Amino acid sequence: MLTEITYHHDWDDERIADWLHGRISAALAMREGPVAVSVPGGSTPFPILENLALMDLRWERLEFWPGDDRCVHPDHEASNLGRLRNALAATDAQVIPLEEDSQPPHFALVWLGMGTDGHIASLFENTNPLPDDEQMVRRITPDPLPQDAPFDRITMTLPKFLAAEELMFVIRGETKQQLFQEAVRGQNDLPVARLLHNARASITCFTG
Ligand SMILES: O=C1O[C@H](COP(=O)(O)O)[C@@H](O)[C@H](O)[C@H]1O
Repeated sequence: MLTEITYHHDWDDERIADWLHGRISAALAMREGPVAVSVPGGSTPFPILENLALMDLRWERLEFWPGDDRCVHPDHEASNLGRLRNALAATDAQVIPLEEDSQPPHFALVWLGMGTDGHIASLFENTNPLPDDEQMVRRITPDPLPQDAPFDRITMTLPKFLAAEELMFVIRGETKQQLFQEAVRGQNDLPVARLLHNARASITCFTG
């Protein structure tokens, strides 16, 4: 059975950053030591993170990981790592590169986006992501290669995301929202549906 999803509609970047601030503060208060957060790439997350970076947090205890990345130099405009570093440059957070031999930690929060083809992170339909994948990180080649970022990718896999304490999506635009709802209803078997139907953690979805 699908975990309940909490929806928030039409929240702007600042309000989502406030919500994130609350969830990260709660995770920091619940434990000692580092708290890890995984964030998506693409166009959506960085303005939200720039808002978050202005807020008061125990930044030195936070580790941010890109949930996926393009196999390019961090200075390349398509690099999720580079954009994440820029967005959090004013903070003391650690930003950790995702590499093929990375061993990502346990995540308090996994934030995911979704492409118009239903991919999450760099788990595309052609990569046949499985919830019991024995690898936590994979290098993959999307087929077809997205025109806006035609690169090989590094991505965390479904079991790594499914092990998070909390999952969060920001799904903007009518087409993506319809696809997401079809996935929720079990009307497709896209990567996003595979995550949703295997999740045990709470899911919050910002739409608009
Ligand atoms: O390639 C990617 O695309 C998705 C969606 O990005 P968006 O630009 O449509 O918001 C993103 O979630 C993923 O992490 C990224 O690398």
